[in-house]
Amino acid sequence: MSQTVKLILEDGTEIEGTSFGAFTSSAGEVVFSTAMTGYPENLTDPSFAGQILVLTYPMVGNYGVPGEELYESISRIFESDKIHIAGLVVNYYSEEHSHWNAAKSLGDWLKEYNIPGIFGVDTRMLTKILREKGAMLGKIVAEEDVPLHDPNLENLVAQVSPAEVKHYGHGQHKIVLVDCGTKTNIIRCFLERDVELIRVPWDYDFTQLDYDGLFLSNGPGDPKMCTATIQHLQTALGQDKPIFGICLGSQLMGLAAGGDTFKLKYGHRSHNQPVLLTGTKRSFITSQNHGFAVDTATLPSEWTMLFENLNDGTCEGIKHKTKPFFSTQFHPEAAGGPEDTEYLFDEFLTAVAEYKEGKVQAE
Ligand SMILES: NC(=O)CC[C@H](N)C(=O)O
Repeated sequence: MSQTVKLILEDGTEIEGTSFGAFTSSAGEVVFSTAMTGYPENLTDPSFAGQILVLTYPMVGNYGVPGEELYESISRIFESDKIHIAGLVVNYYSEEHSHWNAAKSLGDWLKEYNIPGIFGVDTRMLTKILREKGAMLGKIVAEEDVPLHDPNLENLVAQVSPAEVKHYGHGQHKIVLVDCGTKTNIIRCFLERDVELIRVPWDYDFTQLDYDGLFLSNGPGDPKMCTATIQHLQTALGQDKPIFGICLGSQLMGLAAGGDTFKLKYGHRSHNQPVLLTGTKRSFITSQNHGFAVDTATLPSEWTMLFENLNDGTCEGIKHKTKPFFSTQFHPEAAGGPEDTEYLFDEFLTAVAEYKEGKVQAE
């Protein structure tokens, strides 16, 4: 029996649709993604915490949801251990699904985490509203009304970051991964390489650890909420060990360096965002999911933009001009989307090897 629910935006827009997933009310920041695949990865990406996700691709759910597969306690399938979105808005929801590794329907999966979905929505009309007016607060209302709620006023990273230190792998390069809500595929990318990974909580004082390279993960919300991470990172920037940051990690590097970040009008959430490697004519199509960006103009002189977004000229990564510190605003680990920039993990580990070699020669 289908049940009617409403999507209500803070500008007063009301859109009626049909419930799937949990029949419950939920509020958050309404954002859109034009990605055509990858809802199992997107919904479990902690970066989406607090957000009601609108998918412009018309049919969603037709390949179901895979069953979990763990390898050495790490999921081979999902980007974390649960769904993080606050709600899902689609045009056509396919309860009927078919895929060799499908274990359940998207609706049943959402029900497991009490997450509401609404279908029958003209998501392209809705996306035009969000593009023209900007990402805005909204709510899915089932029976009981709920107040609008801005998740960016919370420290969402503290809510998704693990509580304890975890160790993975036995490679020659010891990498500290500051987990601000990391996607699991970042861990997989490191463990496919010659790395011993030390995964620490967002506010852990990693400066006390012995390591060869530092990695700052993706994560939800406003990067300025991560004051503890920024403080520890400022100490690390005073040293010479290589640092690599992705998405939120890039924003944290910009803030720790003394720059500023700002909120984009509606963000970049898709698998086809073009970026230019600055100083070259080389461009890449990238996977992106961010609502904030580093304001390149505020970076100190020893830093520069490494990648530029070819759609709107915003910062897609930064680097230090003399020290081995660099970042990407986009996602080289993909999951989902194009994997063309995964080579940046190798560039980071090359910098780590060179740093260690230099240290040996200096001794
Ligand atoms: N995927 C991410 O790390 C997102 C970073 C940050 N929360 C933003 O929206 O810009």
